[in-house]
Amino acid sequence: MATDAGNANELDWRGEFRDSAKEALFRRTMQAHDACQLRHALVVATVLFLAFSLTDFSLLGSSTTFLVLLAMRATVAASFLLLALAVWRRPSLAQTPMPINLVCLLAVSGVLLTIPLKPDDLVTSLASIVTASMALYLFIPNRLPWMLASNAYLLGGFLILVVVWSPLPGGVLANSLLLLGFVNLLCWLTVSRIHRLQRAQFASLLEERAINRRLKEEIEERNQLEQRLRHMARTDELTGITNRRRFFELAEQERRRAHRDGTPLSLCMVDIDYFKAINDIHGHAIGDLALTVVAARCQSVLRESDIIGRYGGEEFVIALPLANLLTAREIAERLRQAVCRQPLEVKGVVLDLTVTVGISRVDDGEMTLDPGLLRADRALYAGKESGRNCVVMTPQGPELTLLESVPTAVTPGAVRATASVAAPAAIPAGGRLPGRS
Ligand SMILES: Nc1nc2c(ncn2[C@@H]2O[C@H](COP(=O)(O)OP(=O)(O)OP(=O)(O)O)[C@@H](O)[C@H]2O)c(=O)[nH]1
Repeated sequence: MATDAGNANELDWRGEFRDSAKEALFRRTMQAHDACQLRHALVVATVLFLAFSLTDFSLLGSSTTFLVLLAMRATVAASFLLLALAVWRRPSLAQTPMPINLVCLLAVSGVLLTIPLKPDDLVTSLASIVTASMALYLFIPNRLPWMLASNAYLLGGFLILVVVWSPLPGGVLANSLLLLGFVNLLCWLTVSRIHRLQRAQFASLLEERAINRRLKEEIEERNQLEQRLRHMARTDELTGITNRRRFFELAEQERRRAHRDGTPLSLCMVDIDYFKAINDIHGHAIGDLALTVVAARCQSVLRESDIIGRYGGEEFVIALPLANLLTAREIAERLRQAVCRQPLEVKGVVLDLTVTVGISRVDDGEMTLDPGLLRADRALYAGKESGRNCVVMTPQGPELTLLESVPTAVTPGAVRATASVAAPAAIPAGGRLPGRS
């Protein structure tokens, strides 16, 4: 993969990014580093500049020339310290050309001043020029054009001052210029290489960050997708309640808990009455809506711990943990009433929705839900047979006696026990079909 870092065309002759926004970002990132480097360079330069006063004194004694040199060194050292202090307080100054280059100009002028003041000590002056040149390239964090400009001033100044104040034999002058030229070339190449390496590293860092960001987004997307898929795998798309598979997972857990703790678990099968007629007369869209409304109304009467699922078609199944048949009957009756209490009005159609509910209790010895579901289904069937819109249960176990005392009139809306249900009642001829326009 071709990386930005490996793209040499990204950098200009100064070793800076062609893209100004990227270069600005790089410089901002480097600001603290540059400020620290500049402060250290200025403190070291101050010490060096002042230290040379000792050699000046040993050469010149307390002469006027020494005092002039001392004043120059003190001024330059003071400007160094002032800039170091300013950069310490405002690190952004380390990347502001004006103060840095003014101080460089002053320092270079000071170094050049040593030539006319100590014309006999040309070796030291030459060494100072070389050191100053290297410092301008390597110690002061500056941009390449400014480095070249201050070095041009240093070289040009040296040449003029040597010619005027301390004429040298042609060969010595040529050697000195060659040495200075070589130092300049070497430092220029070194600085260019450092600039390029720093930016290549920065480009890699940016690229790595972008990859990490993309990776994070991808992980986030995958997590969301996984959550959506998990939700879809557990939920009935139309009604939003638990689907059949998930219902059985949860209800089976409850069955095991009930078995372990010896607590009751009841099951309800809920079936919408005359649902085929709703579909046939008003269309599937309204049928779907009726399904959704019935599911929501059923859910509204249940507790958090109850589990409702879509069993298939227009049939729902409910598991009621900790509910014996008596409690289940109360809940189912509440549910039946919640469904039929209010007609469903949609697009000018008024639908009377009713459900028939079959109830059973899971027996202690039953190791699956199937027998209980079968009994609830049978109870439901009996309810349908006996006129619909009712709650029917299969009495069993200790509740049998209690249930037998429940009134068993075969009228829609009543609660019945299958034990007492008469022969299946036929749907009244021209019977009450849901829906009136
Ligand atoms: N709109 C819609 N209809 C469905 C869906 N699933 C099943 N059905 C329909 O539900 C109807 C069930 O009809 P039946 O089983 O005959 O029962 P019914 O008309 O409700 O009669 P009873 O249950 O005896 O009162 C069928 O017409 C199915 O096509 C569904 O997701 N959406």
